Amino acid sequence: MPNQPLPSGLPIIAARAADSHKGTFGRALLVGGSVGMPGSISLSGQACLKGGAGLVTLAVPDAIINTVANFEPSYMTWALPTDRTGRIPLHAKARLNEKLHSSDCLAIGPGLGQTRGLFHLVSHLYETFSKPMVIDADGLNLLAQRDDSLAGHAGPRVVTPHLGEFRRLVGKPHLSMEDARDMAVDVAGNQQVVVVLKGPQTLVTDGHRHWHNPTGNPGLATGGTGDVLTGLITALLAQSLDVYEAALLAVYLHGLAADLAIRETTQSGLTASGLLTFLEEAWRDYESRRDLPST
Ligand SMILES: NC(=O)C1=CN([C@@H]2O[C@H](COP(=O)(O)OP(=O)(O)OC[C@H]3O[C@@H](n4cnc5c(N)ncnc54)[C@H](O)[C@@H]3O)[C@@H](O)[C@H]2O)[C@@H](O)CC1
Ligand SMILES: Nc1ncnc2c1ncn2[C@@H]1O[C@H](COP(=O)(O)OP(=O)(O)O)[C@@H](O)[C@H]1O
Ligand SMILES: [Mg+2]
Repeated sequence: MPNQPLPSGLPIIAARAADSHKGTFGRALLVGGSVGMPGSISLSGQACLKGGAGLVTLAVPDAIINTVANFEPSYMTWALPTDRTGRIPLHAKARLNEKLHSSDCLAIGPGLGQTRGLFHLVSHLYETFSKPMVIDADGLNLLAQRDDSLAGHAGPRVVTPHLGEFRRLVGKPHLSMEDARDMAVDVAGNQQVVVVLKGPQTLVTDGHRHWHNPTGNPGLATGGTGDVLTGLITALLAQSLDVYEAALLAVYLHGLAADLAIRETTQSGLTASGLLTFLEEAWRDYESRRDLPST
């Protein structure tokens, strides 16, 4: 990989200016987690930091906040109430709003769980938050329960379904990956969202453009690697890339980290937390190649 130009079409992030500070790289807010799933939102938060966001805050149910905080000292936490099922209740909206005002972008979904209250909360955020937003995992499963799953959003949106989640979003339980790829382009164009259809050669599309990702390997087929991707996309949104560019570069770096990881470990041995440690190598590879002429 080193000394080969980056693939054409890949967004270029300039080197950091000498006078830059954490505010330069944006404030990201990530909402998720529930009792039994504190790890997923932490993986997203750690990936968001390693993706270069300036300030990262995780809004999680107060029942798991100490666990989440203990995973990583570099992000902040924001306590939301916990309902009887261990999840975020609808009345967390007011507390969340306090934080939304000072956030440049939002991610919601990893480890969230699904309840009626969360359906209304996710729908509300999707329909009212005017800045860039990533919706993943249970956030997608909840949007899938709306009459028109992806309609009526208030700002730039990235949705990151795997095939199972995409089938739910479009209400077609038996859709093949091939047909899902065609449909993802249509859905993205019609609903004016960026769709990241995850799997081997993840598809990124805004309906007009599309990218088949060349990086990644089956070592990624392990719980939590999608949560890492969500954090990485959010980091690039915090750094002001547009939704298509952020999704594309994040998917590329995520797969590249996995490719670099399996040189030192194995596909079977790769874990989501192990993947995090290779994001730095992926950035190093990207930075060493970005000034070469593109193919
Ligand atoms: N450490 C953690 O706390 C983790 C929490 N997770 C959370 O667990 C919740 C459920 O996520 P899941 O993705 O497991 O839920 P899903 O209900 O979407 O996936 C469940 C099943 O769908 C099928 N499936 C998954 N990927 C597929 C694909 N690409 N093509 C076809 N079928 C596929 C598989 O049989 C899988 O077991 C989410 O909130 C998620 O964030 C997961 O991210 C795993 C790690
Ligand atoms: N066989 C594979 N080849 C390449 N990438 C894969 C493969 N299987 C899974 N992935 C990648 O791993 C990630 C899995 O995401 P997801 O299913 O949401 O996991 P989780 O919800 O457990 O975090 C996606 O980025 C997907 O593209
Ligand atoms: Mg997932």
